[in-house]
Amino acid sequence: MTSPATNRSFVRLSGVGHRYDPDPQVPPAVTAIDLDIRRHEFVAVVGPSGCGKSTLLRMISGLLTPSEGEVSVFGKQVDGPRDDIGIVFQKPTLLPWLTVRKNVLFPLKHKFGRYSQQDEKRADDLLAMAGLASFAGKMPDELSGGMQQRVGIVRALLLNPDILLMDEPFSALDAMTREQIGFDLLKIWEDNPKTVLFITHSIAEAVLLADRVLVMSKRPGTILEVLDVDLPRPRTSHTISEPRFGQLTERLRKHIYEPEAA
Ligand SMILES: Nc1ncnc2c1ncn2[C@@H]1O[C@H](COP(=O)(O)OP(=O)(O)OP(=O)(O)O)[C@@H](O)[C@H]1O
Repeated sequence: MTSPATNRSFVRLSGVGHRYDPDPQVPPAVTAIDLDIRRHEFVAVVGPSGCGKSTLLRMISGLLTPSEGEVSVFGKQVDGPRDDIGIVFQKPTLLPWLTVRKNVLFPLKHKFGRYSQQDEKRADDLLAMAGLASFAGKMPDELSGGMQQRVGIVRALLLNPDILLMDEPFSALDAMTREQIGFDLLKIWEDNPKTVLFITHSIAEAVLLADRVLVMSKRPGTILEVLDVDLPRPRTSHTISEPRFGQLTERLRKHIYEPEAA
């Protein structure tokens, strides 16, 4: 039975776990995850490689069925891929033979076989919001890596999903582009509120972007710590030089590298 959703629990995970290998000698990838995510909350997930971050994201997306527990979105159990969830991966995988605008519209074309003038306008509005207005008619290989990733984010937003799941979306980018695109994402999120789950290997990125940061343990992955990020918004490049930013990243570092001492 799924408990009723409140504003505090837009996405709810109750006792969620997954094992890829049915052999009971092999530990599950993820186990005993209890989590409530509020509507329009920005939650980041950090943890060692292989701790099950992507597995967690795939269970929320409905692409993977948990082998224990239950995931629900707004009080309804997730039992398959949902239309109200947008996903952004590490690489945007744009179709090289389509313009930027057509790439953004591609999910609609794929799903319904067509799109309307209104959809084209929405694509152009979102591209403008992402600073890509003059690139709508260009081909993907005319764009930098950071621009291509922004196109991937715009494409995920086109169907106006309630939830945006992001799996290490900026890890292929250089440090400067990565910081800038983080601020671009925050601007898009502030103008267009979504519930965001954002996986990253960067502690600083997690603190800079999120309302809360989940720290996962090594396999079997479970939640070790939930850190509230009490930094004011809007976050800017000045946020990084605030003492509180340093305290929070330090605390997360301790949890990840010396979990016993934290
Ligand atoms: N399809 C699969 N079949 C079998 N095992 C898998 C499968 N996908 C992931 N695993 C295993 O489950 C564990 C968790 O993987 P997952 O990709 O979720 O971790 P992650 O924290 O996202 O890793 P990384 O930070 O390296 O991307 C790992 O031990 C991985 O080898």
